[in-house]
Amino acid sequence: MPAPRRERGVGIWDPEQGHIPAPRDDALEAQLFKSAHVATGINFAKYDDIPIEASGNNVPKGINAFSEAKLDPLLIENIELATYTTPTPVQKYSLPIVEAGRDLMACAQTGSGKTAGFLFPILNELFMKGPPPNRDTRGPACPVALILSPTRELTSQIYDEARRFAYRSWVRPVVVYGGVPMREQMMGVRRGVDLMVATPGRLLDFIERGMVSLKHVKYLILDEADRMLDMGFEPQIRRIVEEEDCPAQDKRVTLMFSATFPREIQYLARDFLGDYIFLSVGRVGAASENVTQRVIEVAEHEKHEVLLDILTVEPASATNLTLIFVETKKGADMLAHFLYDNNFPATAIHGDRDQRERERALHSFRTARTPILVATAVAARGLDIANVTHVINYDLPSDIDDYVHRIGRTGRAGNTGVATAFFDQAKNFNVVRDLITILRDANQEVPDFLEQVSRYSGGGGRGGRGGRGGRGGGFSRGNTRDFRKEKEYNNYQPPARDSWGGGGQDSWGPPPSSGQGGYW
Ligand SMILES: Nc1ncnc2c1ncn2[C@@H]1O[C@H](COP(=O)(O)OP(=O)(O)OP(=O)(O)O)[C@@H](O)[C@H]1O
Repeated sequence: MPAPRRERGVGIWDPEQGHIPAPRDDALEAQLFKSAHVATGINFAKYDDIPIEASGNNVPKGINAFSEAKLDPLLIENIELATYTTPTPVQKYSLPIVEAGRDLMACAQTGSGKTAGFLFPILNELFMKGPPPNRDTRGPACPVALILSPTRELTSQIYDEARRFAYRSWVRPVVVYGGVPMREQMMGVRRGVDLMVATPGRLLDFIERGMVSLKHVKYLILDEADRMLDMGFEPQIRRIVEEEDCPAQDKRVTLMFSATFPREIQYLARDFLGDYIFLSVGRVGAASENVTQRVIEVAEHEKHEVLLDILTVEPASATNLTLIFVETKKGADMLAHFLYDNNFPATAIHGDRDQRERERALHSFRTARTPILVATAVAARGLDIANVTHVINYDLPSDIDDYVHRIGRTGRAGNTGVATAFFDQAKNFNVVRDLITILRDANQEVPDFLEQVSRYSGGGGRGGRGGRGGRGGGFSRGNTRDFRKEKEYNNYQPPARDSWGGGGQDSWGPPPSSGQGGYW
């Protein structure tokens, strides 16, 4: 029997015996699973009422319980350690879809378990099938699974999840993202990579230095795919997928995940995915019903005062973290100082703070040392922080998808939350129609003043303006539909690359086409 790898919690794959898990390690287990985000169960059952559309050829049947999937015993143990008892809707389908070797485009609400939705099936396949037999342990690291994600924080969060569920297995997850020196990440990469979680720019750095090769990638996952396009990552993603040594589309399984899917992402899917299955859970781009949405009319000059009132009546605490979104980096710092001066412990996170400061701010918020976090849109997507019970849109975003992602930082995994939006007529009339649609779709109350603004503004919505910064229109909100069914699908010509930006920063830089340029 080969000597087990010495690294704690990492098992081995033996060509004859198969998977040999590492022994349990109490200290490591406590560290990996301590942050288990336990669903209260209040609204978890509600997920069962959400309409699911799975379209495409020969869609595999969804499962209802983890026990119905053919799961590796080690994965089952790790799922139990994470205290997950029931698969979320997206997991119910992603497991059998990946098992059948099919490509998938999945759109499911914020906080509904999309990360495990792709991690479970790929880890399961890897646990059961082992590494590619011809893999050379010398030379560049050759991941078998590659997960691309837009921001550093999201990337490291996915990595943490991967470490949890890969615990004791032969699969070694490694994370690389920009904004920090490469040295430490290089050491991790040199020790070998089976599953790589990366932001696109930093991954290309590693490929260019000859330290990573994609030739053995069997599973390619694009998380928050639409956001990656918004951030101008399309050229990098195309280079990674089409121009480096990544296996061709029919030699790999490709999965795309997001809570919102604008039209152009579905065209990108046409290039990257084979005969894929389109899975939508709930309405595409809709907000979670687990979040109670309140919209109040507040003019710019009243915002400070109203905010203090709200925080006094509904104070933030260790079990009630409050996340406040503002538009600009400067605004974030100013508001955090203002709150601090008024005895509300707050910190700020935005793209001008260096990576260490951002990590410190997030840590301070997560651990409730400062139970209020003021953030720009950088914190809008994917971040999964337990106990965020209130999201305040101090400044409303101009893109309604951003609103959906922002409020999705609460009401996660079947828990409930509240989202308060300050609606400033002078500035926000352009989102009024989309906002009303989002409220109605999630069965929320639509305040009278909003209806009135909508009647008088005569616009302010995707329908009226073509959506997403004029990039060719958003996905038809409210329809759970596979875009391949639309007539224009076959005739579509994507806009010229330049008009999509193409900056591709490995950071939280401005989304070139979001209309908020220079602010983040
Ligand atoms: N089957 C499950 N049972 C209980 N909790 C779960 C289950 N699946 C995921 N979770 C938990 O739900 C939370 C949200 O999951 P996740 O971050 O994957 O959501 P998401 O759909 O990716 O959200 P977003 O769109 O905001 O990125 C996490 O804390 C995760 O641990």
